[in-house]
Amino acid sequence: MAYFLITDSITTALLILLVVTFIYYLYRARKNNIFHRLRVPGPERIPVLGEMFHVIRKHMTTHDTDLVRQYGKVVGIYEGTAPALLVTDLDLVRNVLIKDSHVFINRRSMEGIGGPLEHALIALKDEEWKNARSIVSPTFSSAKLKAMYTLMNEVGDTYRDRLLEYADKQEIFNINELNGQYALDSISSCLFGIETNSLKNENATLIKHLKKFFTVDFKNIFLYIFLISPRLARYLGGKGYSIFPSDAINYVSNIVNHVISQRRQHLERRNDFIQMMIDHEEAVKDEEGMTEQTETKDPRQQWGTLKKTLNDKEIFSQGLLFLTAGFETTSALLSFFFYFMTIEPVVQEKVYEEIKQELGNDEITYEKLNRLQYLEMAINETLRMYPPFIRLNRVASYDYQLGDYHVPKGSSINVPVYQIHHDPEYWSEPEKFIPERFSPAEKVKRHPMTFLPFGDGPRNCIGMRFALLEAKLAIAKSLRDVELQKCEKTEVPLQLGKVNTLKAKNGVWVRAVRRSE
Ligand code: HEM
Repeated sequence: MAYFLITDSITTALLILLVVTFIYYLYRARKNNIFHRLRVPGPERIPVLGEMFHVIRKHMTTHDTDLVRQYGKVVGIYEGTAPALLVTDLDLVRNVLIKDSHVFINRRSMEGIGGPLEHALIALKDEEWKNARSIVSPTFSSAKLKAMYTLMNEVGDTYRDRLLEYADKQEIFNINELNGQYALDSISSCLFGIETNSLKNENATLIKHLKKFFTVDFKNIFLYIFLISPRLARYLGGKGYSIFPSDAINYVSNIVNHVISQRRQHLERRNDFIQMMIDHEEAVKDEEGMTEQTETKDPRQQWGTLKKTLNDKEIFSQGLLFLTAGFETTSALLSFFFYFMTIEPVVQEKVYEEIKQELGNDEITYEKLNRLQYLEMAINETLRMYPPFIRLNRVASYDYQLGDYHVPKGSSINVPVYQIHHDPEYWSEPEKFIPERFSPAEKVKRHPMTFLPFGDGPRNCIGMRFALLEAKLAIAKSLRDVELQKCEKTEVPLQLGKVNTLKAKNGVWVRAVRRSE
């Protein structure tokens, strides 16, 4: 009896201690709000979860709009345990992204992610990032995109054929699924050097493994660590832990390593990213050979300490990033675009008329696609309404004066793109789909920071031109042959999923009807 009384008292005491410690921790966390000291307005700090508490409760888009409405154009928030500023003053945004980009060269996202993305642009910092970006950037020049166009065109044909099949079967379908397959096939063929052919229902195992890289798995404990404590995520990343499952890493890296080895031995050639990196490496080696021979004539002609080529691991890392960064974004853009075409049939007709007028029934070439001005306006309006990335992020490498506020080194700055794109101060009737906002005459009237679907400055989206080409090709090929219509399952307005990349929660259901001619 005495024994039970003692253990009971110990348990009760421990419980009380636990509750008191927890309350003390809550109190400390609330008091320990860096923004009180910096005099930045913002909501009370929520311990551990920070603003994730509100993001889970309501959508991040609504949360950002509420924050700006309540606290103004510079707001202090906590992303988990890490303080960050939410900035919507357009001049300050321009300073962060462009004018003072040397201070904000790094991004918080993907820090400490480890695994196969360790060498990818998204995870690299400072000089390492600059170096890798300068090696990879030429892949997205007009000449290189043109070279990839044949590969992209083949995937575009399969996409159109799938739409025609649905039209002939008179079946309603979720176009989001088709767009995912199109983006996956196109990026893996042009940028990753492998053919997934998911539009043709091939390579199920490869696709299953690839999807593990870009599907948010809420059972993944590392995901929460990454969101709540970047410091811990960085530590675990350094210890070899990764957000990605090892079976997927092994399966996909074996395939890509095989492709790289084939190319190095000149057993195969294709106009894709891997080939470009290998051609570039061979050109650098030739050039270095020439430099060595002429070195005695002009000793100032040194290469410096910068790396000029990527090794196999780095090629794999960049290719995998292109896939993860480009898959959901491009497929979301296409799905949102077709959603608007079904609910705005007048706009769809205008897009169709332009395609007919500019392309007729001819082969759709790279040059002809670039002539479709109205289509470009409608794509931009889609990206304004639904920018796939809701926020941009930068980290200050030095102490910085942001307008009236002192920003300590290491602070995170977030730019809420969705909020800016829907701010009635910059866009009249922001909830209406009006492509004409993007006519050249209207565009020059606006502050350049009012439209940021691909970010801006030196760390903007490297795949922007690739993504736009991919989207225009799929749209021109399909809308020339089919009309997309609203069906009984089309959700109006669309419900948005609650993860970081904006997408339609329940898909975009449509009906395809063959155009008669
Ligand atoms: C509609 C499609 C796409 C959208 C809306 C989009 C948007 C973005 C945005 C907003 C960023 C951050 C920019 C910043 O912080 O200023 C970004 C970065 C990036 N995107 Fe895209 N993206 C798209 C497609 C692609 C594609 C197809 C690729 C493949 C090549 C790609 C590769 C990347 C990479 C590698 C980065 C990181 C760049 C760096 O850190 O240097 N994106 N993208």
